[in-house]
Amino acid sequence: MIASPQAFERAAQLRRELEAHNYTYYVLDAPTIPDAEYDRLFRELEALERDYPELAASHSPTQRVGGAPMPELAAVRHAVPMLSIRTETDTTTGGVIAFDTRVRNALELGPDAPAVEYLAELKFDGLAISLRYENGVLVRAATRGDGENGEDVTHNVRTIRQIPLRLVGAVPALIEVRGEIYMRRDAFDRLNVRQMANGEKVFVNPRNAAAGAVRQLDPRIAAKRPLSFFAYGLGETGDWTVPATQGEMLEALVAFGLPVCEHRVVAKGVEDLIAFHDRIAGMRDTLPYDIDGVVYKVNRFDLQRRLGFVTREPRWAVAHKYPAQEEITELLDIEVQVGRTGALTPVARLRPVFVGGVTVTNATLHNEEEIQRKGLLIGDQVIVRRAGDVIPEVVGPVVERRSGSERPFVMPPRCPVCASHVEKAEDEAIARCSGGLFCPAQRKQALLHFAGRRAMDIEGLGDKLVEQLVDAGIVKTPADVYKLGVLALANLQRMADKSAANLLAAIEKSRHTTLARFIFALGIRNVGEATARDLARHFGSLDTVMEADVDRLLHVPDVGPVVAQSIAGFFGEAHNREVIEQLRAAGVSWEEGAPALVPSGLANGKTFVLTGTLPTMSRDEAKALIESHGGKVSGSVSKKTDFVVAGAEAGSKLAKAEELGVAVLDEDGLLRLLEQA
Ligand SMILES: NC(=O)c1ccc[n+]([C@@H]2O[C@H](COP(=O)([O-])OP(=O)(O)OC[C@H]3O[C@@H](n4cnc5c(N)ncnc54)[C@H](O)[C@@H]3O)[C@@H](O)[C@H]2O)c1
Ligand SMILES: [Zn+2]
Repeated sequence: MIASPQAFERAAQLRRELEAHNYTYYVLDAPTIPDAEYDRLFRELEALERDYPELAASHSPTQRVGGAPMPELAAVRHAVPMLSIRTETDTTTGGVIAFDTRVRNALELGPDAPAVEYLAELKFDGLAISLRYENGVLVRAATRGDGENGEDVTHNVRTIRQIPLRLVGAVPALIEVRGEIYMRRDAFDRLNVRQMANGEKVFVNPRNAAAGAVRQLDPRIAAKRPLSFFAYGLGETGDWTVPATQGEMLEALVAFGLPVCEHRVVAKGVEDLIAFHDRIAGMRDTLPYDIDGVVYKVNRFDLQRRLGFVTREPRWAVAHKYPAQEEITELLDIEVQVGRTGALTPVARLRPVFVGGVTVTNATLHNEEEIQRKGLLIGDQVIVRRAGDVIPEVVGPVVERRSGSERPFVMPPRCPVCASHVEKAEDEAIARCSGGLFCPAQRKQALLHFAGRRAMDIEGLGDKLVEQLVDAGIVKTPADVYKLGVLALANLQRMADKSAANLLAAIEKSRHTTLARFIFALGIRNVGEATARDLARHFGSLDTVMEADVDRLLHVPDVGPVVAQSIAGFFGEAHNREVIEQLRAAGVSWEEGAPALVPSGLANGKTFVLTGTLPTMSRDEAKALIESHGGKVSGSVSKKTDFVVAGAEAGSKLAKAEELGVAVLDEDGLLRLLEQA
């Protein structure tokens, strides 16, 4: 076939693109597209070059391994080149059969010849390294580079604890051990958390984090990135008598004190290989590190030598890959979900994509900052990663693929479920719906809280029942609880007559409560039992609490600006007031009192003198308490003293106070003044 101008054009374009990706991947350790996408482009170019041999070029990325070495690192020439491994594009059993057939044909084995023996290993997703040991001592570590010329990274590799600086046992005079440096997933997660906290670059995946660490110029930085290592091959071996097979060679490396992965088997023929592939597929998610497939190698070295190499790959090995753990797809939209506790979580809606063995259609984005940090826009092409058992993650956008029609995400000012105001504390990443009890998304959680022992104390209104009542649409607001009748309960499953009667009695009993319990039951954010009690005591009646603005709320002991804002915000919502009215109309009642006798702030600016021993508080505690209410504590009584607080064995100060007519309080009086009693 004669190549058309279009085929020439396409091949040239693919080469340009692949070169650019090789650079970001191999040199910068910061790829902008997932491997699966790169592999598709690579295969497209391979197919073009196969169909039109006149398109093939020795400078094509299909003919070479890896990328150019970094000029900042010293170059190392590999006497035995470091190659790639052919990936079977047919990832089903067909690929394995094709490989075995190629091997048998090349070795001229007839149909009756016994099965070829292979060593099946894992294909670790890290970066290849060559470790040179002279007389058992590590003298040099080099990256693969372009296969012929690597980079000297000895300074960094020495910081990897798993790599022995000295081999043990009957060590050869010279041996180059080849293997993979990788980063465990847990180490990767910890590293990214740290990077984020320090405002530094977050890594796309463990492979790039590992490659970046190994190719650092500064070994102190490399040392902070926890790396691991598995040996799987050999380079130069000098006069060492190399064992006869890959399997025995790995045993020898183990004896030298090198880490070799335990998941490896001798496999006889296709069936054994497939069994290995399937078994590893089943445990891939639970491995502590990423693998992108398994590797099959002809076990006998003499047969390997007979099979030899093609340009960039040995003929005696093949990689059988698993579904990619990173894929590219479109970020269709970012929606906001409201959780049971009111937390608003942005969720990525994705064009369905098969990644890590499952189809992913959405992924949590956690919070607004996370979206900004990743630089995501709605409409972006994004990289989605799902590795191990973990939930899928949107890693980041493919910026080069933007069309200009992408738009930023904005957190809605109102809850998408109930339209209440959205609140976000300054030091918190999470935005929340302020609707509490009245937000349908929070209904179940809120009802459970409402019925809780320390709130309205409705015995029997537990988890399962709330679930059923809300799901059946019988209870929407807490006021509906008071409309429940035998009939509605009888319709629910698993509700015996007796327990229905008990529940109704408990509901009836809860109608009479206290103001503090009622306020607590409302589930106002930041208002716990103690604050509810303070509010009840301070204001005396619900209406006064509801009318209080932030300034007045700040007068309540222990109520700070955040809490005051929550309370005012809550009662500011019309629907909240409405349900409170419904509850009152349903007969929920409590005794109301006048506001606390001594208005808050009475201690403010006043001068106190402490004398004698107080029954429960130490001097320091009393002082701190007074000061926290704006009062001053002075050492001696004068005309300027407002209060003397006297305990047991008070002496001259008490006498002086009486003489000057200064008010004298005991501990109880002080607490009442400060509204702590
Ligand atoms: N995303 C991008 O922009 C981009 C760019 C370039 C390359 N890539 C990716 O890089 C890969 C191509 O690189 P490659 O040519 O090195 O091929 P490869 O990484 O797929 O396979 C060869 C490598 O496998 C490793 N390996 C792991 N376990 C092994 C074992 N048990 N025995 C022997 N080797 C083992 C070795 O390091 C070896 O160098 C592809 O996955 C490609 O998608 C991605
Ligand atoms: Zn809401």
